[in-house]
Amino acid sequence: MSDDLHHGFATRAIHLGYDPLDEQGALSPPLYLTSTYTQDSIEAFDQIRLGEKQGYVYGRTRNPTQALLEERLASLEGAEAGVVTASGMAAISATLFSLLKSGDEIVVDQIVYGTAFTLFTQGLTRFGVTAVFADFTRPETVAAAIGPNTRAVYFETPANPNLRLVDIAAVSAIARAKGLLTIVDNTFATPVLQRPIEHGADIVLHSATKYLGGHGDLLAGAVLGRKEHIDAIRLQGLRYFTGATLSPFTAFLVLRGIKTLELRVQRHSESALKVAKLLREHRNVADVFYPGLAGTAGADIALRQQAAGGGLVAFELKGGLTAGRTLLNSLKLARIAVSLGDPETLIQHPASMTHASYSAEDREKYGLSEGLLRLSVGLETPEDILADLKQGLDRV
Ligand SMILES: C/C=C(/N=C/c1c(COP(=O)(O)O)cnc(C)c1O)C(=O)O
Repeated sequence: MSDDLHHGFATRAIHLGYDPLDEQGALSPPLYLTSTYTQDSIEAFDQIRLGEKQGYVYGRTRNPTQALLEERLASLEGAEAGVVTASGMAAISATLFSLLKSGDEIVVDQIVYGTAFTLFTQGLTRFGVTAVFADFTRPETVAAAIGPNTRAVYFETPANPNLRLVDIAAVSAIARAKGLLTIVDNTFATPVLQRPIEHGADIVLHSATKYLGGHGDLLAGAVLGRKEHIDAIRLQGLRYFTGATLSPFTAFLVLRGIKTLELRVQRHSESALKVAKLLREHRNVADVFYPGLAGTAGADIALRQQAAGGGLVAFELKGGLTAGRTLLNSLKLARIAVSLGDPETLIQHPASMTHASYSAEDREKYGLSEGLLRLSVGLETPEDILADLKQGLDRV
């Protein structure tokens, strides 16, 4: 098949960049389990080192199985290039270590994944990089937070864990006007629903652990963007800052995962919308957060930049955390666990689990409610998911 970029999303996710006839007709791409590569002469190594010819030297920075995944993910996100990493946090840290230096500042949305928050508040600070937090749902506060040493802006949309939405076009326009990079973590929406580069972002990050792998059986990350940035992240962030290389076998599993990404995200979204509507109608539910749900904050942004709401739903009960703990312990199908994007429905309490690294003061300051619950709606029969949730809600 010609690598025709005009093919649809699913066709590119399944076929792009690989012709079975180049590999004895093997329909599934080969898995290159090798740590090093040889060439037929020392001059060939010189040519690779000098960039005069493409080639492989050592597995920490490049591998053919990873390369196919990088090409496909770049295409799905509409990016020029990509690099895969051992985890989502590896993608984030390799990116930030490659693009920032001591004395730089980065403006960060106040609601991000808890461990990313820790990297900004406790990790990068050791190396002289300062994170300035702002409320990205109000782009004017982003502009106000930008100073002479700011190099980039960073956010997730929908954000982990309360699914608040950021207007990518508005924020990236502010950043671009000041010569700054816009870095967007697209883990929750996936490129099926939203491609941040189309709205002005420069760099897109993923925890491929989640929807891209899609089966709760691996850890992986990815960075997509312009070749100049991806090369820097590969040859600095991966090669000597973190060494956080994705195993070829895991790259093979993510290649398999993305073949059904479009189908899975559509089903996750359909079921999550049904869950959001059930929650909104239930007498014991105080608030529901779901991108695009009529009447919820940011619904206009969701309609502008997302094709559907995605598989995550966040909500609060009228009985607060006490009721939340009762609910968590009463569900029979949904499992209490961190992570998301699995076939299994997962539920968790951010304040004591994924966002425990936010202090109580920070949670208060940044609007992360103590009673918030986050549900990753799985691929089970929707009626079973709804029945399980209802029996639990009726008890709280
Ligand atoms: C337990 C993990 C959760 N999240 C992770 C995560 C990462 C980090 O991704 P690795 O876990 O390093 O692959 C990056 N970016 C986003 C928006 C994330 O949600 C969780 O929330 O449940």
